[in-house]
Amino acid sequence: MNLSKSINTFSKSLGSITRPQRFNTKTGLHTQTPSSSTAVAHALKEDFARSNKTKAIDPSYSPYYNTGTLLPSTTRQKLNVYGQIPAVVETIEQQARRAIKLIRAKPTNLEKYMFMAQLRNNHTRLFYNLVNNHIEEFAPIIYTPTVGEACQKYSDIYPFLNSPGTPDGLYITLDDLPHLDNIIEGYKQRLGETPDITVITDGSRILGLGDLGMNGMPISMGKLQLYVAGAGIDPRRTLPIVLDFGTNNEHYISDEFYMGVRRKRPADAEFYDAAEKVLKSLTRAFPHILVQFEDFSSEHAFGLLKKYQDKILCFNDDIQGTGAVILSGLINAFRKVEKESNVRLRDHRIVFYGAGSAAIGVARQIQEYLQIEHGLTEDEARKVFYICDSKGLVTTDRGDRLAEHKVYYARNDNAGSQFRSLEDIVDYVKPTTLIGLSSSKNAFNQDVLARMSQINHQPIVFPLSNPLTKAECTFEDAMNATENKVVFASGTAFPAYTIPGTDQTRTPGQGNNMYMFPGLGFGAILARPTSITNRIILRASMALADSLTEEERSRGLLYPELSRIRQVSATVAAAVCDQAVQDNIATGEIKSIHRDSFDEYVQSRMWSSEIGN
Ligand SMILES: NC(=O)C1=CN([C@@H]2O[C@H](COP(=O)(O)OP(=O)(O)OC[C@H]3O[C@@H](n4cnc5c(N)ncnc54)[C@H](OP(=O)(O)O)[C@@H]3O)[C@@H](O)[C@H]2O)C=CC1
Ligand SMILES: CC(=O)C(=O)O
Ligand SMILES: [Mg+2]
Repeated sequence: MNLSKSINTFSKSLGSITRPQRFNTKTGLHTQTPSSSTAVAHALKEDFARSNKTKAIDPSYSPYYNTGTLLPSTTRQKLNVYGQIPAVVETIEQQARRAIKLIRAKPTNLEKYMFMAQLRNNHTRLFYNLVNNHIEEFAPIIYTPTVGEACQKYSDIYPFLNSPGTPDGLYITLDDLPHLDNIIEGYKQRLGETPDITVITDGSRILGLGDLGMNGMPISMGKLQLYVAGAGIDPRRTLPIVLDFGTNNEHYISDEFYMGVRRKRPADAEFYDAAEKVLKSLTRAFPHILVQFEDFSSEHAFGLLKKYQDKILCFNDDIQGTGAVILSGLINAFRKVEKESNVRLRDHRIVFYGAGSAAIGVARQIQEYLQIEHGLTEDEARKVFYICDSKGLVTTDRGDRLAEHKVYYARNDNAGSQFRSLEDIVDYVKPTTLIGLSSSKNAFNQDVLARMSQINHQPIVFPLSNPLTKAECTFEDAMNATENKVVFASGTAFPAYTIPGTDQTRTPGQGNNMYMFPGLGFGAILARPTSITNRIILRASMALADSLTEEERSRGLLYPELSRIRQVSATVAAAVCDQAVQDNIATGEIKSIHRDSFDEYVQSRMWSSEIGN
């Protein structure tokens, strides 16, 4: 089929269209007036005109354009697919109802994940229609916890997920380094789009599951799917990348089905040199691309951020995204306990169980908030934190050589005493707040939780490790051990809990960076600041905290309802734009928009799964 000829003929035959659109503040979705056959045909014309620009996509094979039984008869003829699809013409609502019925009948979450992955590759618009309209049901499938299992088994399930029509993203090995420009150019040609954003992992610390090597790819894919669902980034402009540089996971190296490179991970010098080559090629091909570093082992997470944060448009999700999202939940938790239990902000003592990229990122973010927004001195703010790693409380005189990122928070006021167990640390510190970022299941046992409850009228407990199998405690355990007084958020969502013998139900918070990175990233794409500064991230965090409605606040929620994610991401993105403009570092289109219209502008730039976008 002569693609550009057929597109041109088709475009000409349909003339121009207008497409009434409305932003639904409840679901955060753009909705359209019901699609008649003509409206669908007209909207498809827009899509084809768009694909004409790229010349790379045959619409009859594209999962964006060939929407199967949605196609009106005239379009089927124009696409040369008439007679190859059942005669019925359906609406997307019908297709969605059928898909939901099939998905709900799947016996395991992994099977649901596989179904969704296939759907995304075959009918991308239906996939995002489902995810957006049922985000509470599907986020745990395409993201944590199920994505963790999908990563662990990625090499086993890979052949049954992907379709030749849709590239997954890029798998880059060390051997590919001399040919990177060609590889990236090949992808660009194939995709026919310029990516706005890439999520890059090397699979070395996937959630709390450790080194999964190339099998970490679904994390990059899942994060980008949430960028689309959560913030309306065009899925065709997203680029998942896994740096398949090797793995130290012996299980995979000896697994006959493992699809990654079977070698040990390179030493630091080779790693940084390879990462540099990848980033150079990427930014040469796509000068404005936003880079999100994801799930690198902590040394490399800090190393890459330090090296690139002022050089390219980038951020590290585990350090900065997590820092911002957890600060936001804590701002709401601190407000709650101040109001209900008279605990002043400067009187908080925070124990971190875990001292990796996430814990240090969160501590830094809270510290910045205390200093900038509440006038604490650096020393006063730093003293709020007690950091624990696998050897106990991190102190200056513990006798071991501390990793660079732990040194700043090492305590020197322990008078020579060392504290190994969490029980001892809680007794010593008497914390108001306990944060788990250690990937240690059940580390917050009944004893620890009960002590928190004795010390505090309202203990703040955030077991944030992912996936569920790594959470430091469950919501139910925390409620039971604290006489239901706990102020709680977890990394992976726990179900609501009904207090026995009552009709009172409490909904736990989900302190997961999924509330932050979509809005932060989208704002950065629109504002294109010269770098993503600490001020931008702090502003994004406070915008998320303030996005709670009065009704959500009255129910004791720390984070907004997930069903409002698009609305919330728009608020966060607008705050990012505003800060970048205020600080005079915005270089993107936002500069030409009036400040009062940032919110509206952000919403108008969101992609929706409706045909024509
Ligand atoms: N909710 C969210 O949005 C996010 C959650 N996370 C989750 O946080 C967890 C940690 O991530 P990250 O910081 O990047 O990982 P790292 O591997 O960088 O850090 C893990 C830390 O936990 C410590 N640790 C391990 N075992 C124990 C133990 N038994 N007792 C005390 N400390 C222990 C390690 O100690 P040592 O230094 O001695 O090895 C290390 O400091 C993961 O489960 C991840 O999924 C991460 C990002 C976002
Ligand atoms: C949520 C996330 O980024 C993590 O667990 O690593
Ligand atoms: Mg992560």
